[in-house]
Amino acid sequence: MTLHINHVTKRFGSFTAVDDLSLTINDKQIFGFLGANGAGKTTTFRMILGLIDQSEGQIDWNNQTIDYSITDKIGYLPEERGLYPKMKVKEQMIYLGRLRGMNKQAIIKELDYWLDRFKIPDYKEKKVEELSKGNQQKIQFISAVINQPKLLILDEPFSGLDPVNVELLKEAVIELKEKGTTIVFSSHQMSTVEELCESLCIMVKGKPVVQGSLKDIKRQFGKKNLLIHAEMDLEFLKEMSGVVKYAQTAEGCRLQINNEETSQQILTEIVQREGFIKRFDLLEPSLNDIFIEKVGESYE
Ligand SMILES: Nc1ncnc2c1ncn2[C@@H]1O[C@H](COP(=O)(O)OP(=O)(O)OP(=O)(O)O)[C@@H](O)[C@H]1O
Repeated sequence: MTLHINHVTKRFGSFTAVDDLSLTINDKQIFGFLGANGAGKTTTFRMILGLIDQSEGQIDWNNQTIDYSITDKIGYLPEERGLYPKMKVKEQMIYLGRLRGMNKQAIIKELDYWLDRFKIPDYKEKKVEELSKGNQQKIQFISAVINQPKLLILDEPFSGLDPVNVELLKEAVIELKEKGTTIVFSSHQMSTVEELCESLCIMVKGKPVVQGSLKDIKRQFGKKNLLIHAEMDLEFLKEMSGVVKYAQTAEGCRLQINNEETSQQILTEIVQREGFIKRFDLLEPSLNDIFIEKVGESYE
């Protein structure tokens, strides 16, 4: 059940929100959709779901266009959350589940399971407006997965959640993937994307500027990070060739370097200066580094 996005463009009048986007999202994986504000993520989700039409190109899932005939296999957490504040959680879920062709018994079974998982079993009979923002978000998430979707689209699912709830939601997403759901989600939290996604795409002004597996993206980026804690003044590293960025942090001196050879040169230099090294870690670039460089370029 692969999701194919093939040369898709979306124009609103003369403005191009998504510009010739092509992506293949494989079965049973978690795919991260990243980009600055206004990059075109939500617009792409709406096109995938058939909520708006693309101006050009084609989108299909399992070789068919997504339309009302397969809503029972799709889950969607929209960016603009939309629960009925006056309705009780249980009534709301029955209503939304019925719209997806589920029977009442199956809805309640799923609801009980998820309320337990999210540690809010007592909220079934509460009105949505009585819940905190984070708990409302959990209910909204449950409404997206109540029908055990095969394809789940989550628009910024972690925004506004505290760290404990972020963990609960992450575990839920991993569990759904393990049970066979393909998950596409957008987020501005790079560390979460890094933890969850096998593959991702970074959008800039409607165009994908980076895409592929996280491993390949990091390898292709080339630059590495170096964390050094040494009993000596390391300021001289700022001027060394191959050092792209230099910062003093609580952990030590954090550098971005061009390649691994630079780390050898730095090590030799410190030893020659008779510095006492407590820590010398060569690290993969973080997704945050990659995002800042790729998206930052577009602001220049
Ligand atoms: N219905 C619309 N009419 C006109 N312009 C629109 C419409 N929907 C979106 N846009 C524009 O398209 C661009 C992409 O918007 P979109 O919501 O897809 O971005 P996004 O990547 O989801 O951003 P964010 O991270 O802020 O949620 C924006 O410039 C937005 O103003």
